[in-house]
Amino acid sequence: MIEIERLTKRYGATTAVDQLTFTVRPGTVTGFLGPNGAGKSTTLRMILGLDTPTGGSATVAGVPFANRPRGLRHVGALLDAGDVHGGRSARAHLSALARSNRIPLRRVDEVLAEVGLGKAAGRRIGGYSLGMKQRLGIAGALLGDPPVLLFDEPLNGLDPEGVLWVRGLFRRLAAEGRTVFVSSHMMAEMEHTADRLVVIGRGRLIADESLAEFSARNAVSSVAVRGPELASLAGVLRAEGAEVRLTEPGFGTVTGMPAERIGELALRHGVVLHELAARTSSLESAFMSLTADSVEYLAGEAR
Ligand SMILES: Nc1ncnc2c1ncn2[C@@H]1O[C@H](COP(=O)(O)OP(=O)(O)OP(=O)(O)O)[C@@H](O)[C@H]1O
Repeated sequence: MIEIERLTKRYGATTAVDQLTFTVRPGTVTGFLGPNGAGKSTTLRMILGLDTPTGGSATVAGVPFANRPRGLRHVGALLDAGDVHGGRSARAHLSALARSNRIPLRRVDEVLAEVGLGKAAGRRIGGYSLGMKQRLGIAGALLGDPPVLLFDEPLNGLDPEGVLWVRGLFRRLAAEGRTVFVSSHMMAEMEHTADRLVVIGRGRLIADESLAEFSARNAVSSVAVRGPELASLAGVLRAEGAEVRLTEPGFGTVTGMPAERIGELALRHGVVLHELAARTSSLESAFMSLTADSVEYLAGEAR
């Protein structure tokens, strides 16, 4: 279990992480979401003892991670897949990690096979694609068979097959009772990867709940209607409590009433409809509007 308690990190005038409090539990995949610059990497670095908090605490199984000798047996992490010695082979890289953490060397070939790098194990990492480097980073995280795993943007650079593989791997690790904490700046990635979400913006907590709770609270349902007589239909629907927006001639959006009811009312009042389509806003757009205030750089806008 990872416990974050009023965790704060300031760099000069910038508050990268601001009084964050949340818990990451075992047995689930927890997504750590926020726009660029929200403070995700800084939080992960503090969990790993690579950055010192300005205030508050981050503990793993009740202990600050920095106090643990042979850390890879307790927490496995992929922070920056590019941060490896390009001149070494994957096998040499993992063997060095295994030796310094007193992990049996047979684990090296086990994890290389597990991430699909068995055949490339002897090649220089410098010649690896970004996706292969991600796989190697994941192998490093798995090396010590740890109960807690942290991944910073692990889906970057992976092809669709790689993304599916990572999702399956995370599910399996969680099903084995491990704590799996995965950062991303894209809801679309986490929607199919995580069971729970911790959402932050400008270093502050915005949401901490299951994916189902997040979508129930944030996904807005509406019905698109198209037809030549929408103005008269709008009056009928509004009288029944719906909200209607006529966006352009012949097009409208209705909220607060299901498509079935709209169809029935249109029939009863003899209104011709050319289209009636239920729509659920994507979780991505819910995430974007939730974090809009905390986006550091908005294209085309001076802030
Ligand atoms: N070493 C540092 N010195 C100064 N400012 C820093 C440092 N590290 C991070 N920051 C600032 O802290 C804030 C949070 O950065 P962080 O990298 O943790 O965000 P992030 O959510 O991981 O973003 P991204 O998705 O872009 O990696 C940003 O404003 C960043 O510029």
